[in-house]
Amino acid sequence: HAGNLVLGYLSGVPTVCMQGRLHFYEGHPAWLVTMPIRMMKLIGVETLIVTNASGGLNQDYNSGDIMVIKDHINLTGLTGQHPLVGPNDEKFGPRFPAMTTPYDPELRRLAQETAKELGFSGFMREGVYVKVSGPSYETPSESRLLRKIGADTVGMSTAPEVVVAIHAGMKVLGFSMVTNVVILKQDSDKTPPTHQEVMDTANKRAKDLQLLVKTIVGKLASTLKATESAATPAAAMLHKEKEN
Ligand SMILES: O=P(O)(O)O[C@H]1O[C@H](CO)[C@@H](O)[C@H]1O
Ligand code: HPA
Repeated sequence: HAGNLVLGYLSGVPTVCMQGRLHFYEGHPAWLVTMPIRMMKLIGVETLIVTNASGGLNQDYNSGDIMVIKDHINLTGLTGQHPLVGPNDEKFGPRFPAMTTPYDPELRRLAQETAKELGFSGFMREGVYVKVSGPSYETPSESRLLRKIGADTVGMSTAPEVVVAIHAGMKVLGFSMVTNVVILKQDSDKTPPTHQEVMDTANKRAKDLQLLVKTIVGKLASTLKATESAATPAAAMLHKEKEN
């Protein structure tokens, strides 16, 4: 994980990009792992596009597939390592935020439409991500458990950041790249996962995911511009009324 914070423009939109993230398994508490999200909120970020590498629990998935996250299971949050534990800062959001629709349906639709236009349909999926603590990869029995509770991919990040973003009123789009297909059978002769495999697969597919994100941000930029020009006359009118 490079650990860089890059500020610039992506498809003409002011963008903050984290090259790498903090993880609980590195020894950081959940509130610190998600602190960059609040920093982004404070400097005006409205939409969070989050990506991760994951294991494919859904055995129809292939290494290199990109899953649009439609929901998550914040397993570590459910069991006590929740990023919003502690005094609630009302500046960001309410004490008990709803998590009914964490991944924006309109952004998900835009992502699938854009992927289709780019010819990516063959490796696009949509499913549920489960967040575990790590750093060990799962045993086959643990993996079967995660599959049974409804997850399609498993990883050690993302859900805490998304919870904090939703709490702060941000819109979220998430992509989970399947870097290894998870072994569900005991005593399998399949090769166990390694972080090298995870990075190699992620690097092979990185250009496609970058193009997808860049194109989506470009489309969002034109929507924003359309809204701005539509909003300007209304704002000007209001101003005039006040003058009169
Ligand atoms: O979720 P990201 O950080 O993308 O990476 C995934 O890959 C690493 C394990 O190989 C873990 O960090 C896991 O969470
Ligand atoms: N399990 C958990 N996290 C992961 C995996 C996995 O198989 N692959 C990439 N991140």
